[in-house]
Amino acid sequence: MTISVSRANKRYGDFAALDDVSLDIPAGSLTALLGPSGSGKSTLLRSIAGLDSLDSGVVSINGEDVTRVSPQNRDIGFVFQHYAAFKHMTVRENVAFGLKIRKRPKAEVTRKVDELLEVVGLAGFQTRYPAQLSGGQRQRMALARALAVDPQVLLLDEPFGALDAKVREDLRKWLRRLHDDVHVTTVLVTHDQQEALDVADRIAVLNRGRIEQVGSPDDLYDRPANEFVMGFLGSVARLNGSLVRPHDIRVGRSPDLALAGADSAAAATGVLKATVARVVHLGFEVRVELVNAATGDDFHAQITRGDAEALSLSDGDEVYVRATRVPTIAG
Ligand SMILES: Nc1ncnc2c1ncn2[C@@H]1O[C@H](COP(=O)(O)OP(=O)(O)OP(=O)(O)O)[C@@H](O)[C@H]1O
Repeated sequence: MTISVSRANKRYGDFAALDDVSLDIPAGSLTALLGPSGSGKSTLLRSIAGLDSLDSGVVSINGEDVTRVSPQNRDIGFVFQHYAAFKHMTVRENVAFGLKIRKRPKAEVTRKVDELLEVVGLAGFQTRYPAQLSGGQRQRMALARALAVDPQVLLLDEPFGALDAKVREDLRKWLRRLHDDVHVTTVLVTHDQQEALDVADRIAVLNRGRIEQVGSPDDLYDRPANEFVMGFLGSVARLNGSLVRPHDIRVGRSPDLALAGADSAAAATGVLKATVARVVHLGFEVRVELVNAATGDDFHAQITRGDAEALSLSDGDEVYVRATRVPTIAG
């Protein structure tokens, strides 16, 4: 189901939480709303759900104007960061809840719940109570419950926000696979750029109640519309005025080495002198923390282990750096 938000405005006092936001979400996509805290992501999601009313603007689902339709009648599944499970019900009863209140036949409820518990990997947990589940299992139960009623649209507000990094990563992969199987149009709110890049096929970047850019992860990463998008999607260094990503910085022992294989990117930033502040081993890659000799600015380069070993860098060493690639900022 296509979701379309057109010229949405929402103010709290004189603060604009949504400032003339328009966004089209294609049917079957997994779209992330990405932005810093307070940028309006949740307000936009809640407006799509009908939980917040807009001051002006239109929300349509599959071409139908639902701006004044109640949340219950929008055919939407919703999962929040802190999911409120029914504590006195088992996993099975929690997942079956929406089907039961819709008075679906018992055989259908049994079949559907079995199927969903299998899909979310909780088949062996159906008689447990929510308190007997891990955080990740509880969020999967929440997703199963939201999916039970075959919603047209699935809205997820930081669904993995409260979980630790490893569990988040597992759940992300799992959500991606689930989405590939089920294809329900999904909108995910996150402030974590890695999560958005990992899981979504489209990302809308929000900032101060406005949409800065909408596109595929590659579009945003390689062709950011402006410096805000570029900086929000990963760390950046400013070399002679150009914004550069850490893994697009070459480090060398001499100006010539830094220049080897020169191209237009090198021309943009030139070769700069820097001092090594710290070398951090991150497994496959090495982060070289640097201080720009001319400006005193801190920045870092991300290089391979092989390159780091060849350079045998130590704290305090003087090196030369230049960009191997400078993204084109459209705006
Ligand atoms: N009920 C409210 N009353 C007043 N201000 C509100 C209300 N709800 C949201 N806001 C303000 O609107 C802005 C956008 O809030 P929103 O929750 O949409 O941001 P967000 O991008 O989801 O942020 P976060 O990642 O921190 O949840 C914030 O500055 C917030 O303080």
